[in-house]
Amino acid sequence: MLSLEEYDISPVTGFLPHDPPLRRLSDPYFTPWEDMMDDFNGLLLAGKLRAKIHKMPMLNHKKLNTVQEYRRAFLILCMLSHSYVWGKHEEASETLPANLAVPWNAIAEYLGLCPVVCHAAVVLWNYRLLDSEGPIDLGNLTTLATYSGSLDESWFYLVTTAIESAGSKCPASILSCVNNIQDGNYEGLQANLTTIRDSLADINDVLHRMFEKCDPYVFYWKIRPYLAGWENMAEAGLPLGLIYEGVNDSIWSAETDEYADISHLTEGERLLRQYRRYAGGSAAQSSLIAAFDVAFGVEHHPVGEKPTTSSSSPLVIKLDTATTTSPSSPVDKHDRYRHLPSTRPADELDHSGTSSGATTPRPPYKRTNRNAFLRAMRKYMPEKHRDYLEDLETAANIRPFMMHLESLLHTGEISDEERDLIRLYNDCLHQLKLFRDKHVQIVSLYIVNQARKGPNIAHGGFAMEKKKNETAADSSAKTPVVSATSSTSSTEQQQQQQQQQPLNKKAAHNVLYPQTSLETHPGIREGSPSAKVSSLFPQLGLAKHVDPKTGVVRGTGGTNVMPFLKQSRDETADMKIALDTTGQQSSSNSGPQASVSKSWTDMLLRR
Ligand code: HEM
Repeated sequence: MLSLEEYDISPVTGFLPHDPPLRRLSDPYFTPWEDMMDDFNGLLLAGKLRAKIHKMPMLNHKKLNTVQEYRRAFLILCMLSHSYVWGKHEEASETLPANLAVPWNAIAEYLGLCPVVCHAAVVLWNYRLLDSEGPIDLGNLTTLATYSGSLDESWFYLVTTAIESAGSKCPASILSCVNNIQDGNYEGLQANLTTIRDSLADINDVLHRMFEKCDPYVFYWKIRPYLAGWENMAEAGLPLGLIYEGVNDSIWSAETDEYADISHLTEGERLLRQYRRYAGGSAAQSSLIAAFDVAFGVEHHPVGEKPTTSSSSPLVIKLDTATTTSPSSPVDKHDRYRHLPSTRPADELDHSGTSSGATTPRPPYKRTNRNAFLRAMRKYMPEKHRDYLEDLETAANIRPFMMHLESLLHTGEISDEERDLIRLYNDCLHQLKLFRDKHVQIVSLYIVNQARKGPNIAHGGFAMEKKKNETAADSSAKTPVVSATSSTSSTEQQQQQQQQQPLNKKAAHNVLYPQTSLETHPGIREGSPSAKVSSLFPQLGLAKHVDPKTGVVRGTGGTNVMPFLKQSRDETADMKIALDTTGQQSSSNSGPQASVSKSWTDMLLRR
């Protein structure tokens, strides 16, 4: 592997930048952006943000000089662009104007990111130290920017920043582990694993503090909506993603590395080529947590699958994910944890709609991470951090080494020191599993419960103003949409709603933020660019899928996320190595019989 610095990782601050992020772009050329940031929350609240953005000049990103400036500019454009798209009490915009889209796209390219908000922008590059000499911890941190202007949002980011700080020694310790295993340096390895285990314990302490100052209601209804991207967002009126005006107006060929003439393309084809679909910001894009998985060889599989090596031919066991739909169900297409649409909808014309969102060249080694969603998250990590993970995949030797020690354990040739190393490895996995336990609890409280309960006020802060010509019948049809979302989603209530509200274009537009609703609308607004594109290219298959049983297009709000997160947690625990050798195998990868293993130690380890 390269040195830490070459991966843009600091031995002191880890994936956080070595020096705190810039608070402003000092070059007066960028004053229009910084001025927008000064008034950002106020403009959004006053409903003036979009108009003001339309008046902003197109700035040239090449005037940015340092990587720190690029990062600051990226954060500004994440703030402005997501607020522009989602608005406040406004209909989502399907188009991002060129004065945001063009520089954002170029700056993202420079940083090796996608032009969409990501963990790096709001967590790694969005903090300030209150006491510049003090530590990067929750007692000394504040944010540079938030969408909602709330302390809850600051806390949400800062807890995650503090987690990155608590784990800051780990990227270096992981590299040392690899080297110490190569050199047979047990003492060094023991020290590294101890550092990682203790850091993980600190990380868990910080994660637990999320509850202190981030209210789940505020998170779900006021913060999360702005972090959404434009993948699987048909209900928000973005079935094809977002139009990045002025971006990639030409066709680039990988073979010739040249831009081809596009004058032969029709207007519709050119429009289609400007759409991009990107996932939104999520701590699933944290390179730190991903690094633990890679280092310890945690195997992540497609949701609902658990391979076994117990038979001569590899088998895949379907896990009992009671709340998930069967893979053949049309609803499954909207499950972002299983199905990844292509980033460029235009590609679907050539690939007959096959998923290319997570496609990366086949690596020369066996990936431990076969979960498409988790892998796709890597393209939202800064390029050099992604490189660290990719290189670590080839270099990681901790798990193979532990498997070797396990075989010594079985033959009785293991030394006490080696036994301690297995114990430490298990302790690290245990802490990572505890992290995922706590995280599952958080998601259940901050997302699933909130979606079930519904907003305190009917629109949850994301209603669109009632249209003047709306009839009383229309508005009464709206209310059940809200209550069906917010209640315990009783099928009876939904059916009633379906009777009251026939599935026609007169049905109320989605008045809630899309990730919170059970939707009955195809999500293509009359007269919108996507309506035009979908009529020109019916092969894109934008027709809605209605579940014949419930009559709704899909239920989000947590139904898909929990099986994914619980599986990820269980996969972590599955990697522990059973130290009791009385007829035991490794708890890892040993097929179904391992899961019915009955020893007390094994039971403890599994917990
Ligand atoms: C209010 C707090 C949080 C909520 C509501 C939340 C929610 C979620 C959700 C919904 C996912 C599924 C992926 C997605 O749809 O984006 C996810 C995944 C993930 N989150 Fe969080 N998250 C929270 C805090 C954190 C923090 C502080 C971290 C620390 C870095 C974190 C790390 C992860 C990771 C690593 C994943 C990928 C799944 C895995 O590795 O098991 N999350 N989170």
